[in-house]
Amino acid sequence: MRPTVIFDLDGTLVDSRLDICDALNRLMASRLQPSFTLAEVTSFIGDGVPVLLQRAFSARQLEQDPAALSDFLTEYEAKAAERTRPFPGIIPVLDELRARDWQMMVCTNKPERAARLLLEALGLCPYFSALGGGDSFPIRKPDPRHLLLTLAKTGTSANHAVMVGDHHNDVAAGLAAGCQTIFCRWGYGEPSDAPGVRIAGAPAELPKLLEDALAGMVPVSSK
Ligand SMILES: O=C(O)COP(=O)(O)O
Ligand SMILES: [Mg+2]
Repeated sequence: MRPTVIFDLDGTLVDSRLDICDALNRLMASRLQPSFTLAEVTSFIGDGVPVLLQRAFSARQLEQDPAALSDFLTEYEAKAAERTRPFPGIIPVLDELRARDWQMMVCTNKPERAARLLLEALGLCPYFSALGGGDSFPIRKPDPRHLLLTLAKTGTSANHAVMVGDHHNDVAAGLAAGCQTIFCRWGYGEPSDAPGVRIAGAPAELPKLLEDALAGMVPVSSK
């Protein structure tokens, strides 16, 4: 079985903060509410759009109206790749992993349609053999089944997979799923000190860390 890496999307592969911030502020403006700063919006990201909106509305001491989720997604999907770009150094890493025959997947708490639109707009789709979005299944990260169900799309088992993400939800899901797990320091999350987690300071460190993680797995031939 090919070694597999499951990437988180926001804060790991792409810096998406500006477009999320802009979409949220357009939604807030439509509700006659003042804008949030980029730092505030960044602190709302990580648990999917429904939770982002809960955090935003409760920060304004407002009840969330029933149209908020679909209005946000309309705003976001229209301009998801306006200012969002892969983090510097990510594309060379994806090219190197592809050349080394790693299978690559994305497991994100961003809703699947928005994630797919973004990956398409940035030309990233061809790298990935599966995508599990925040609304693809009844559960999402930190629930490990989000990773397991994404892996299952290609019949891959967790003991051939490494989870790479920037948020404690990624680390929790990776460890609970039985995957080798790498935390990325360039993203939006708080640093992880969970035992057994490898830490990447920059994308260029990923190929070596992934090879180390692979060496830490039970040999593929004996599984
Ligand atoms: O949509 C979010 O809140 C976070 O998305 P991510 O899982 O790709 O980081
Ligand atoms: Mg993330």
